[in-house]
Amino acid sequence: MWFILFIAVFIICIFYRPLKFWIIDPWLIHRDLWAQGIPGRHIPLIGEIFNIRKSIIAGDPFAHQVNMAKQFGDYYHVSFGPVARLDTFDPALINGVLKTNARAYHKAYIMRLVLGVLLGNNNLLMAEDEIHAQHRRLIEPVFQHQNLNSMISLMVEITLNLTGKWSSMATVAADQNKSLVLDIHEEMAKLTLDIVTSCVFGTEIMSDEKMHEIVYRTITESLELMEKRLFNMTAIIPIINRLPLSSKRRIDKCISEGKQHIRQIVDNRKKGLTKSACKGPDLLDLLLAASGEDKASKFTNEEVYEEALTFVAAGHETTSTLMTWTLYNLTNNPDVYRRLEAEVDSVLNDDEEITSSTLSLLSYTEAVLKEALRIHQPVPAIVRTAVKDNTLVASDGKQIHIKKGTGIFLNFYMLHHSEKYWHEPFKFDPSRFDGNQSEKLIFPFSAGPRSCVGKNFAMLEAKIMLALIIRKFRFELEPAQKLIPEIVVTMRPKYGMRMRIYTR
Ligand code: HEM
Repeated sequence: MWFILFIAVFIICIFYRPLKFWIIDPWLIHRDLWAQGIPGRHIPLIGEIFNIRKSIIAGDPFAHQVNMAKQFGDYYHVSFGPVARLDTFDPALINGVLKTNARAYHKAYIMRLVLGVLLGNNNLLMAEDEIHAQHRRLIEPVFQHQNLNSMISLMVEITLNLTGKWSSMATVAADQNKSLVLDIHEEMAKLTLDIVTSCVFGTEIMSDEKMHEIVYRTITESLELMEKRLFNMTAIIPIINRLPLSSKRRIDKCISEGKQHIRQIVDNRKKGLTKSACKGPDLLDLLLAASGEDKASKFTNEEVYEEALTFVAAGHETTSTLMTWTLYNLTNNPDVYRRLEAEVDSVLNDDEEITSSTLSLLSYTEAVLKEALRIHQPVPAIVRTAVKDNTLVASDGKQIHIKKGTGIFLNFYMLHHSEKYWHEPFKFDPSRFDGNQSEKLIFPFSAGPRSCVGKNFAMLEAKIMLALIIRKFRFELEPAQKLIPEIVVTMRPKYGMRMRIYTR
């Protein structure tokens, strides 16, 4: 009798946690939402994974969500694998999660699995609750306009290096009766990585080729490998994600090598061996100024290092996808393109230094970027998990009680393309942003206490890059290429984007 009881308890102990994770918890969440009259469906264990995969294979990653919205409306419950969640593009619910009830939500566990490996868990992007609030208080002033304005000349210089290189390549191509064709996404990725690393780490990173190569490899290669592991599920399945598979070993090697070099950059700066390449302090100087021994109000050395790496990782791919899709939309909208060229030509002057006042005159350029952020937002959705029971109120007045453990998928893409909120949502029309468009309907940088801290940096950098590039070159999309959006944290063209580039 005792033996049987022991075996029964043993079996329950072994199977309880997986059973709870895969079956019981999702079922309880679905049941709860159903009972409140929320539409949706529950496919146990696999959830919508095969349906989402079908849309991805068909080259339209949003097709499944469009179908679900047609069937169920602006909010509904589904599962992603075993995880039960509420999917929504209702602006009131999005604002509820990001602003009103922000304290009741954490980032989804999956984000920790992907980005936490590279960045650690005590930086602004990954930390939660008090640690996050403390870091945010220290970092927000770093991105003030006054600090960013002293980075303008460096951003201009790096962009002009690239346009100079393209000019030479275009001349060589013209000599051979060819035109210059480049993968614009790859070019923008290199440019934004150069800008953000120089604004964070200063001159040292650009002048030391070995260091440059290693830091770049750490960020690009480890993120690529982690994305692959996410896609083939090896990063998600417990135990498997700890096995020393070759992808895991490569990531670990890449990260430890990169960390060593970045620590050295930080140490050299602290000893005064290197300096900012900007007119004023760079982001590393500003982080170090906010660091010291007083734990409550200052950063430790390790935190400075983690935050610096976070700025580079969070700031490069997002801004490069914005640039790529902006150029794509311009090539498809000749009227907008001509108006942008006219503005840039009238404002920029080769003999005058570009300052914040020059940039403030580029209002149509800014509207073009904002419209690109609406129609092809680099981060099309984010996922949160409720860490407390809480109540959200939808736009139709419905109160939804969210139980602790429920996932919430905030689908910005669907909101930005909803006919309910936007006139002709698929039309690229920057004039939408000529006036004061309500911020409540647009979330390219998220919102609330966890909104993008680098937003002003990104907009400044993008404005400079776009204006300087448009002033020198004209772009045409290469015909007959596969242009398929792929979403892995950011939304980028899966096979790159080839463009023909002509000197103006
Ligand atoms: C077009 C460019 C960019 C876009 C679209 C973008 C978008 C976003 C979004 C949607 C979030 C919220 C993520 C979440 O809550 O899960 C975020 C957070 C963040 N971004 Fe950006 N970002 C951009 C550029 C940058 C740049 C240039 C930097 C730094 C130099 C940066 C640093 C950060 C950081 C540190 C956070 C975490 C903030 C927090 O949790 O308090 N981003 N960004």
